[in-house]
Amino acid sequence: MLKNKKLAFIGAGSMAEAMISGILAKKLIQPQQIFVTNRSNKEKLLLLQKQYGVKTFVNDESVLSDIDIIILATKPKDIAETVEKIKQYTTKEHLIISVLAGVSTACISQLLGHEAPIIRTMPNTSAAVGESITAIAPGEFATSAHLELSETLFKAIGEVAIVAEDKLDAITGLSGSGPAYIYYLIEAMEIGAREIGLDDKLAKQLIAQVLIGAAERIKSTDLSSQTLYKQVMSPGGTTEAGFKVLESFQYQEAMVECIKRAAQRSTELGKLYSFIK
Ligand SMILES: NC(=O)C1=CN([C@@H]2O[C@H](COP(=O)(O)OP(=O)(O)OC[C@H]3O[C@@H](n4cnc5c(N)ncnc54)[C@H](O)[C@@H]3O)[C@@H](O)[C@H]2O)C=CC1
Ligand SMILES: O=C(O)[C@@H]1CCC=N1
Repeated sequence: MLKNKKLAFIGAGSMAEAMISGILAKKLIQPQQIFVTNRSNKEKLLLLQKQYGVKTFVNDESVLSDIDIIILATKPKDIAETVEKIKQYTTKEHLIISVLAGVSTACISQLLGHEAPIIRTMPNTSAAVGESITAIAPGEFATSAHLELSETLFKAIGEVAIVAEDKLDAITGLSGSGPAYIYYLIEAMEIGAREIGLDDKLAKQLIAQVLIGAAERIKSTDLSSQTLYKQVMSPGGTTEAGFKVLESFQYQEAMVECIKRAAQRSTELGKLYSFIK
């Protein structure tokens, strides 16, 4: 499906790189089918060129006329400037995929000024190891064929869930930002491990396997997460003693509020950078 397609990434940040490395690792397409541009960090383009063999372009958006799929991967605040620069080189024949938090397909359509199909998505940086979960939602002008093409692309970097666009802010707060919550937890576990006398290398191995095991477990059982943590907890044992400390710091409440605030921020970003009043 993607064999003869050309892809262009507008914005070469962490998300674009995670996607490029994931897509190429799966050998879904060849490096020379991928074009990348960036506004401020030209060294990053050289790095991507060297590391992945992709093609790069700077201040020459005319390259896009020959591209099939354009992936918008700039920050939400840059959406208007980005679309302004590319719109004259795009037509209804292009498939536009956005990974931007908050920004709606209606907003991008309005900025483009034509009826190109747009798919709004929310992947995460685990794309770099083929383990993203990407939610994808079709905009007004996208057909089932566009959705299928996007699904194929994102399946190369992990799992895909097709959703209605109005779910994307919530998904952004949960699984778009989610890896960061887990890395923060990992950092805390590393600090704790150090303080109880474990060396960093061993601690990393132990923590990684705890996370992999727990993730595999929740995927393969119908038991609730509460049942699973209670299975670990012996009365009067170590886990219970540790949990009491977590509860005293309102660990669970903090995470619930974190997810709600992140989702709300996605909605706020959409409003801040939308030109549809
Ligand atoms: N980082 C993450 O974990 C995730 C990010 N996203 C979304 O992906 C998008 C990019 O995020 P990051 O990669 O973290 O940001 P980033 O800041 O690392 O990369 C964005 C890049 O876009 C470039 N840029 C800005 N305007 C441009 C223009 N007009 N033309 C070409 N390049 C331009 C900037 O120079 C920058 O290098 C954001 O909209 C974010 O909401 C989505 C899912 C996860
Ligand atoms: O922090 C952000 O705004 C982006 C969206 C999801 C993950 N990173």
